[in-house]
Amino acid sequence: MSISYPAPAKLNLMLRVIGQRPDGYHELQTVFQFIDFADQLQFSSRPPGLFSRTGGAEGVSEAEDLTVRAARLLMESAGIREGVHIHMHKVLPLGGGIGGGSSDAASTLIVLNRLWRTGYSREELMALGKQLGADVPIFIFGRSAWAEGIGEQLTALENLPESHYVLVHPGIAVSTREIFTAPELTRQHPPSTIGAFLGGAMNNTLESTVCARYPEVGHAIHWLRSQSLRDVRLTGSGACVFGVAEDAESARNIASQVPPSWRSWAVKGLNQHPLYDPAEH
Ligand SMILES: C[C@@](CO)(OP(=O)(O)O)[C@H](O)COP(=O)(O)OP(=O)(O)OC[C@H]1O[C@@H](n2ccc(N)nc2=O)[C@H](O)[C@@H]1O
Ligand SMILES: Nc1ncnc2c1ncn2[C@@H]1O[C@H](COP(=O)(O)OP(=O)(O)O)[C@@H](O)[C@H]1O
Repeated sequence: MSISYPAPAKLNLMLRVIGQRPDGYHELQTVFQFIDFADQLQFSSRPPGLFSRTGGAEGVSEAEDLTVRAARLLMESAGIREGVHIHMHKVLPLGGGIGGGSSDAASTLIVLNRLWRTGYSREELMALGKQLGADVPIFIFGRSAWAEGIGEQLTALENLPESHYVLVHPGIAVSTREIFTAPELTRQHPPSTIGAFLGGAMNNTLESTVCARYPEVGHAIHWLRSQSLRDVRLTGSGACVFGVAEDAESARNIASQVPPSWRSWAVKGLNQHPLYDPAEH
């Protein structure tokens, strides 16, 4: 039986679009926190150059799977001869704004860097991960963080409350690309600060565009607000929304009552990624 390694989801506790770069990518300010809701990955050795995957997400082929792409990228960039089979127990919904694909890629890089003794530092691994997606570096960084740039300039936030959340997936997938290319999206919000976030400025400026294009997301936000939850908002570019519950029991109760076409989970915030090792640099 090989070891299972977690690839946890993230929430964006706030998100603000403050500009757009010449290459089209948007400059953001966001706060990332991990949650105790995770895909599980197992790795077994294969002859050099052989990469395979079982158990992945529906509709994602082996070749395009971010785990397989991450493993290939690590092998090619390190100039080593390795192969690997990845078995994935996929539970995180696709296109949910909780970073499942990015987290799978990050856990693959972290674990194979150890198993293959590639010797990359955390920063080198983050730079490699960025080639696979804007959200990959935070999972390698491994701690709750304030993020700027396209989400890769990270400042650790040590003491965020590890709240109990109700997370709802309203049964539809939102394309990140579609939201960022929407003509009506406001792209020039004035920059905010860590202090303003800690003082309660927690909104997500993608929310109005997402709700206008995907009314079901707005319905989920209204439904969560009608329960005894605080700070209900969208994570990332959606489609998932979440709110803060009083305690674990209240989160479980509310999560068990969502309308049948939605999926829901009672989850808890984590300020440290389960694969984070402070001894690694
Ligand atoms: C919005 C965020 C916030 O955490 O999360 P998700 O909703 O995806 O989870 C991320 O920045 C998403 O990161 P990620 O999902 O890795 O995005 P990518 O694959 O790099 O980009 C998908 C597409 O979104 C657009 N994009 C993405 C990030 C960004 N800062 N500006 C952009 O304009 C680009 O059009 C790009 O082609
Ligand atoms: N292992 C993977 N898990 C999820 N999605 C993946 C994976 N590999 C590639 N993808 C692609 O990445 C897209 C974004 O996935 P995901 O990270 O789950 O969403 P989001 O960025 O909205 O949180 C998916 O729609 C899928 O096409």
